[in-house]
Amino acid sequence: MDALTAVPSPTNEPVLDHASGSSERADLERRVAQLWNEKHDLPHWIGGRQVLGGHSRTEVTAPFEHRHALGVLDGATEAEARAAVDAAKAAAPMWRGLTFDDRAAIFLKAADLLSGPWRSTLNAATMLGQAKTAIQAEIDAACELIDFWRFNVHFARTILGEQPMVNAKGVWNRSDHRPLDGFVYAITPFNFTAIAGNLPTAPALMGNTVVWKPSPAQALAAHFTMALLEEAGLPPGVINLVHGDGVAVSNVALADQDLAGIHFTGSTGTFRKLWRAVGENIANYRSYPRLVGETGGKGFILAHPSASARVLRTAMLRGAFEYQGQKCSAASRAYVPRSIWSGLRDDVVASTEALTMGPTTDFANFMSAVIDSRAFATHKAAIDRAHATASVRVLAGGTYDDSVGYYVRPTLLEVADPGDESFTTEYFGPILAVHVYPDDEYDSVVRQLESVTDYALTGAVIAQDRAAIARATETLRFAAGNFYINDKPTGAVVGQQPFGGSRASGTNDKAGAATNLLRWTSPRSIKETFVPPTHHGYPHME
Ligand SMILES: NC(=O)c1ccc[n+]([C@@H]2O[C@H](COP(=O)([O-])OP(=O)(O)OC[C@H]3O[C@@H](n4cnc5c(N)ncnc54)[C@H](O)[C@@H]3O)[C@@H](O)[C@H]2O)c1
Ligand SMILES: N[C@@H](CCC=O)C(=O)O
Repeated sequence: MDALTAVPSPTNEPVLDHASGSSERADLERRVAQLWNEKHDLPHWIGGRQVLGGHSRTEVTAPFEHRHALGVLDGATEAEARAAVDAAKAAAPMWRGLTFDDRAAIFLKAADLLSGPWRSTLNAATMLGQAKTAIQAEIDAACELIDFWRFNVHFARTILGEQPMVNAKGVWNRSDHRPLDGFVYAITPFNFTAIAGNLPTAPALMGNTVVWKPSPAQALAAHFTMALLEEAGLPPGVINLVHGDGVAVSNVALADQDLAGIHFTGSTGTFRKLWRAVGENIANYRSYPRLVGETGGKGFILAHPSASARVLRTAMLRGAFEYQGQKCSAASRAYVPRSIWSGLRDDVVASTEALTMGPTTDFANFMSAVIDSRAFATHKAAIDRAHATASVRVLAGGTYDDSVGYYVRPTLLEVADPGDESFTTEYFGPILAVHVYPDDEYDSVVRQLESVTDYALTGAVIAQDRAAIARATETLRFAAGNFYINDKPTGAVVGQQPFGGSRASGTNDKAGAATNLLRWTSPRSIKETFVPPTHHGYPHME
């Protein structure tokens, strides 16, 4: 158990703008050029050793130039998965035996390393491996991950300080915030280096050891995240990274009796598969595994006739097309009153067509390629369907080209039927469906959009009329875990807008908040009686 020291008060890491001529721009350009010309081996990290199994070597390529290899990863077999699980179990007594301060210091140091000497490396790896522009990499790989590490320490200390309010006379009650009784399996998505870094480290901060399976498409930045954590002093075996598609790792990890939790972010389909596998094996675990999963979304923008057209336009363009629409929070459906759309449509169409798209090595681009051939095929099919559907008009974009990179032009659809698949299906790409409604039907539009899709992650209302804002806020209470008023539905900041949704969008444990960290503890209540009774009878018996 830990002494109660104070931890540094967290503040959000300032976003560097990488303007031309700035020193951070020079650093980043240099690091981008270096990583572009290197080809890294991306080994597993098991028990502190970098392991190259050599079973199925897969090239990690730049999405905007898919013939250019940035690294080679080694897909884990069940042998590596077994070794990772065993290493996590072996390291557990040492790790939970450290004081909280010792664990916290490692992640605070990691945050400072990332804020300083490691910033350009993680940003550059994210720009090249995941095709993020400089600003999108900076808010993710640098700022959000630094914030996760600093704010988690603050929230964890608060949790550990939580003790029973009442001690009866002669009694001392204590809460021992134990880690879980087993290992945690962290499975992370391609789209955020910060999420990939947070999912294994949040349970580790609370004293758990972890098997981490990153997305193959995020493997380059994941590799440097492990190297950074090692430099920060993370002991061997606390986080064991295994690469690959995850099937072999799940075969081992989900079948192990000591699986104590899954920390997942990714698609709804994958999370449901994992949950099902845990359910089928439930009688074989020593404890009930904690299942935390943040999953898919179908973010909305709802405009009221009182909305500012300029605010709406910016929310649509940034919300839908930044990072190629590959944020779970992205705006992928918009509801716009006819009176506003008639004056705004040409501007939105022209602005969409003007968005610059190309390699992230060219800092002038607003967006780049989608992540891989599977994503490209999904968007191609959605665009082809839109072209072929009478009730859908393709207003902007609607083209794609994968000859060099997986490029999909930002696409704006005007859709007559608000129940169309473009309002219900997560494409996870740069496709925004717009439904134009008669101004006097605002309230029925709000009711329809509330439950048209299974997802409930993000949403925004754009309006000046306070009563309209209030009605949307109330009616859409369960339609979004992150709800924005007069802003885009993306860009949640740790410590400011804890992030997560419900329904098919996840367990809503809110990454980077105390609610998430609580899932990685299993409190023990200790009652100590100073002068215990020595007679078993009661006064009424005498
Ligand atoms: N709600 C949120 O906070 C949030 C944040 C980011 C992304 N997302 C969602 O993530 C999705 C995009 O990410 P993605 O394409 O990487 O998702 P995905 O579900 O395809 O993959 C997520 C991770 O699961 C792994 N995986 C797949 N099958 C597995 C198995 N059987 N065993 C172990 N691991 C397995 C993948 O390799 C990857 O590491 C979108 O649906 C997006 O909305 C949600
Ligand atoms: N937290 C990010 C979304 C993460 C999902 O991809 C945002 O708010 O835009």
